[in-house]
Amino acid sequence: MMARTPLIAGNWKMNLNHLEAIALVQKIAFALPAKYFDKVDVTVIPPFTDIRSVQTVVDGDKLLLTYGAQDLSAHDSGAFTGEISGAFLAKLGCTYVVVGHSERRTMHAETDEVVLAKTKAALKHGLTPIVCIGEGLDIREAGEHVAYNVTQLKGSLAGLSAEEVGKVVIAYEPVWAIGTGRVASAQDAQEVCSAVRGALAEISDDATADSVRVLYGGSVNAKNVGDIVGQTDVDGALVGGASLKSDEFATLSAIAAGGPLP
Ligand SMILES: O=C(CO)COP(=O)(O)O
Repeated sequence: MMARTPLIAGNWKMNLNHLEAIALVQKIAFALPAKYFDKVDVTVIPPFTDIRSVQTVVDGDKLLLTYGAQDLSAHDSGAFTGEISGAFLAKLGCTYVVVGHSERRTMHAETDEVVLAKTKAALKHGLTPIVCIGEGLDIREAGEHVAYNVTQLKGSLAGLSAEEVGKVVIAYEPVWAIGTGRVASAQDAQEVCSAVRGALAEISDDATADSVRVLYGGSVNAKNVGDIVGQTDVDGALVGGASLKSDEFATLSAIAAGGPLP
């Protein structure tokens, strides 16, 4: 099996203005010295309006953490009021862009087709899409979560070449575990992440599937991250609430790196 560097991504959602963003990035960087970055990739995903400020701190202080955006347009430019092009994000030095987060699938009616178009736009502009999938509680209780996630994955990546599949990150985020404090068990995360890897092999090939990072997200914190990233097919976490606290985010990144604690 290929050694996959774990990725800890902090999705700030609609929290923190650009001044607060600068302060948080500086605190995370202070708590997480360079030695950790051989063993874990750490990224922050602030609101669009913070990205230029985050870029300035990361570049100015030569920080090893990266940053990204929470969404992008499927289009490159034009009459799309309120949308943000992947070209703009690339120009700002973004590494990642979250695509198809359940909050966008639910509140903005993003279908797998829309998520696929955004994934393609991200790849076109040299950004790494973090493609989110995840089932609601009704699907989980009906025992249909594995099939549901595989279908969502295949729909969100339909028609991509193996080379393109090799450039994405997948985040499995069960909707019932987001912001609820109700974390999926490490075994629950492994069950779906392993099915995701199997589905990736079907749509590309074994070597590609083996190289893609599959993250878990949903109420991840410093206490539960060790168990979760200890699973064979879980390669990191997409962290919401706990990513807004510098000490906790640094600690959980250090745990994903295999220690020591900062
Ligand atoms: O949605 C999430 C990250 O994208 C998870 O959020 P929480 O960690 O706050 O549950």
